[in-house]
Amino acid sequence: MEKRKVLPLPPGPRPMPIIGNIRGIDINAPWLGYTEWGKQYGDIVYSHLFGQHIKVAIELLEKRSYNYSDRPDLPTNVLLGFGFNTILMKYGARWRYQRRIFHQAFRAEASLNYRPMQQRKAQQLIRNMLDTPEKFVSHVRAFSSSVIMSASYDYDTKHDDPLVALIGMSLELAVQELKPEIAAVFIAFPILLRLPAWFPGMSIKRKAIQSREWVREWMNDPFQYVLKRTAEGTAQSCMVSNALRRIDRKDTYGEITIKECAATAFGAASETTDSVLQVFILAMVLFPEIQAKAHTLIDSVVGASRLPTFEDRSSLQYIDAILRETLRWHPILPLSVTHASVDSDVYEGYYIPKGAIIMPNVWAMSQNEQKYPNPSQFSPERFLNADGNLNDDTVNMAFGFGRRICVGRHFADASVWIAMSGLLAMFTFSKRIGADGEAIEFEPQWSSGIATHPLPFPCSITPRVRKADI
Ligand code: HEM
Repeated sequence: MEKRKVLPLPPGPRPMPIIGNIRGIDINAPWLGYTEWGKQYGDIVYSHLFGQHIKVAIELLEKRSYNYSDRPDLPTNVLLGFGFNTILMKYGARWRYQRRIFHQAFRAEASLNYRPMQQRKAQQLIRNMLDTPEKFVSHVRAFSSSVIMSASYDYDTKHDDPLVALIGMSLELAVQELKPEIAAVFIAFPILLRLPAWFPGMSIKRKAIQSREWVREWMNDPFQYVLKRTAEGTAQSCMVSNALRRIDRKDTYGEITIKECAATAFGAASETTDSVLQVFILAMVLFPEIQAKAHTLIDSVVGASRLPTFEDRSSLQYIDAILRETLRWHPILPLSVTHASVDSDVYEGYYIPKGAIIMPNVWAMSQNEQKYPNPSQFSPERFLNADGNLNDDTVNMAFGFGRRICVGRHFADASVWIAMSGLLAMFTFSKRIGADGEAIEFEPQWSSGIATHPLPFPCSITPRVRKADI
């Protein structure tokens, strides 16, 4: 409080009574409004939202990570049954334990073990695309789910897997309801949490009953599958079986924590991987000249008789540049995941209150014209040096910051790369031709929520003349 007496809060828009700055913000794409504030007030913008402090800054998240690795209170999180989730968990011992289990399974070195599986799943994706290209959205989704189900539980998902469908429904609901703006209403007016589910305007409570039921099911069923296989002696290496092997058999807290991590992993991995690949396909349709370059490169390095493998990666740097540009061009988590300050702090002469919510505006960072000229253009060349090798910009911001940085990023990077390179080797993605013989023009539309992906768009996927053995 003493610091607060002499130091100003960072600059920002003037709040209205009670509702704060919510009026300036489009709830479906809040990052756009925050980006405008950034242009007006500078790199750090302080705003008020229903009594919640929102700050925009990344330096704090990286350099003072010890103080900025908490998460905001999200009463809607527990309400919807997601209190177990590593991503939204408050900084502390429970989070640290979960993070360690994740780290053991998905650190850079451990992630190499999943490569044969990722390669197999990418081949399956390509076979599915060859059979029914018009169902490309569901094939990409199936790929993204199946890699993480294998890595977490050694569970081979089936076509239209009911478990995956259940998790998908549950996460879709959560993504819609876990917006910080909705949570802010409940924080400002906690009395709302006590209203019954039938009360007008309390649809979130009705959805929460369903959500908790779904979460219980998808948390337990695949975990029981691993326990059963362990008892039978048929369990293969995966995050759950390996972690179970490391704990005492009577350690029920350890067992619950492993279960929570595996359940988190699906939610964290499937939607993100899927969305990145959807953005990639959209970009290939809209920027055919980039795709043509990738085709030429793959043909010259890999030839037409096989698919790219991880061993080819260093010779296919342009594909990596496409991957980075996909993460930059349209970040799937435009406001990343919010952090919170553990304690009050002073930054560049500004006072930052304890518990301030830090919302890193990844959208603004990725569309920064100084760093990325003509940002709406999809240009992988931004990530290449004059000699054609990759530069140092790894677009790390897409995976978050400091101690909360995405713990699955090495695994994610490999899943996305092997899928992208295989799809480019085998297919041409283009605008669909209409009845008049002309390409159907369209303006990309995006889903709203904390994570965003392209809404369905007309697309034609044609196999290239290749004899790859898949
Ligand atoms: C392209 C795909 C992915 C993207 C873009 C992505 C992005 C992110 C971002 C932005 C965060 C928040 C970081 C922060 O708070 O600063 C995060 C957290 C997390 N991600 Fe990912 N992620 C991806 C894939 C994965 C995968 C495959 C896994 C699991 C294998 C995973 C597991 C996690 C977990 C557990 C957290 C929470 C970390 C914590 O709060 O300590 N993610 N991810």
